Amino acid sequence: MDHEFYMKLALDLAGTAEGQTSPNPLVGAVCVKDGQIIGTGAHLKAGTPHAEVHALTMAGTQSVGADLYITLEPCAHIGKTPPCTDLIRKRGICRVFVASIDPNPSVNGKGIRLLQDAGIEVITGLLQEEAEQLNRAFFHFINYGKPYVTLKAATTLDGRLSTQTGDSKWITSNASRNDVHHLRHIHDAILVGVQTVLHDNPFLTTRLPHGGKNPIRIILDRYLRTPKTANIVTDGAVETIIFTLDSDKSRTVFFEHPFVSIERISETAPFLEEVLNHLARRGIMTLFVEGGSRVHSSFINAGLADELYLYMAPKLIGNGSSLFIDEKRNLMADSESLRLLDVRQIGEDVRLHARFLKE
Ligand SMILES: Nc1c(/N=C/[C@H](O)[C@H](O)[C@H](O)COP(=O)(O)O)[nH]c(=O)[nH]c1=O
Repeated sequence: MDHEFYMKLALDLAGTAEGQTSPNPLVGAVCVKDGQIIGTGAHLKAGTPHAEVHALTMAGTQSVGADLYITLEPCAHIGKTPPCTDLIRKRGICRVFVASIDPNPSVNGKGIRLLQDAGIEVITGLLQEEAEQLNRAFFHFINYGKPYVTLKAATTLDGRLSTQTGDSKWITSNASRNDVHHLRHIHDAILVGVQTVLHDNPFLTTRLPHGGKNPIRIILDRYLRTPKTANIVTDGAVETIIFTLDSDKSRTVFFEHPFVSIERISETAPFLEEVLNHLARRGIMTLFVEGGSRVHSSFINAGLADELYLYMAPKLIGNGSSLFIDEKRNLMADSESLRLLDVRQIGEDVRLHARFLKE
């Protein structure tokens, strides 16, 4: 098999842990000797062994003189686990293929240099684009200090999130709504505006046939209107953080449940930026924004939206709330541009996955 085959396998292994490794990246490793795969591994959860450790443990003493394919540059610093560069050297690996360089300042090429200083041949850039796409959220988090933001909207063909009376049950099919729960499962946090809480009284939990991880719930609620009886307050399913302005100190609603906290943000600060900075400090690397339209519009207009999943049902409703609102854009040249990553039919609906193009 050729080198790309083994790196592709390492990338597929890395991807199996999607949503589990925050705030660490997704990493896969494959150890090969004389054309035989003698060890494989993926990093499964922060604080647990790295992919290289799994692969080299499986390889045992056969690792002497073998090749190692890793989707991300091996760590050189002592984090929660010992540096992988030491282990690779000790286990007698003679050649390492690295798909992407780690942007983490404490690594960033250092791991490669340590391997080369130990006389190990290092080939970089094999399937680099695929590896960087796989870890786009991690790279964004390290480079910008903010969670990677993915918007999700369910609309009719004419782009409506609800009818003019606010009805939205249901626009898309069960199959689409189930697909959304997979996206919830792989995200660290989920965010809606208080209007969605008031109107839909959502749970925002992950309800897949096999269960799934509940993302931390984030509510944007400038004037603290979240009812004490709301599902996201009373169900105790997962931690819920309500972001509000610090101006209205008179409104000190106390939510009995220990899982519910209120974070107050200065009225003079850019609200969304402050929310994202707070989440980043919590190690939240991926944020799933489920609307409504004002929330989507504020993320888009602030240049803080990175991707979009749009589920379009084959329905037309005429008037209703639009996915995106902005009175300032008068020309097509003013439009927000995206690049399509994937389009597929799910049940009766179409799901578009796109990335925002930022200048
Ligand atoms: N109205 C529709 C949606 N509506 C989504 C709502 O904004 C809100 O996120 C849900 O009501 C959350 O519900 P839960 O209690 O967590 O299940 N989302 C969809 O994918 N399709 C639709 O038709």
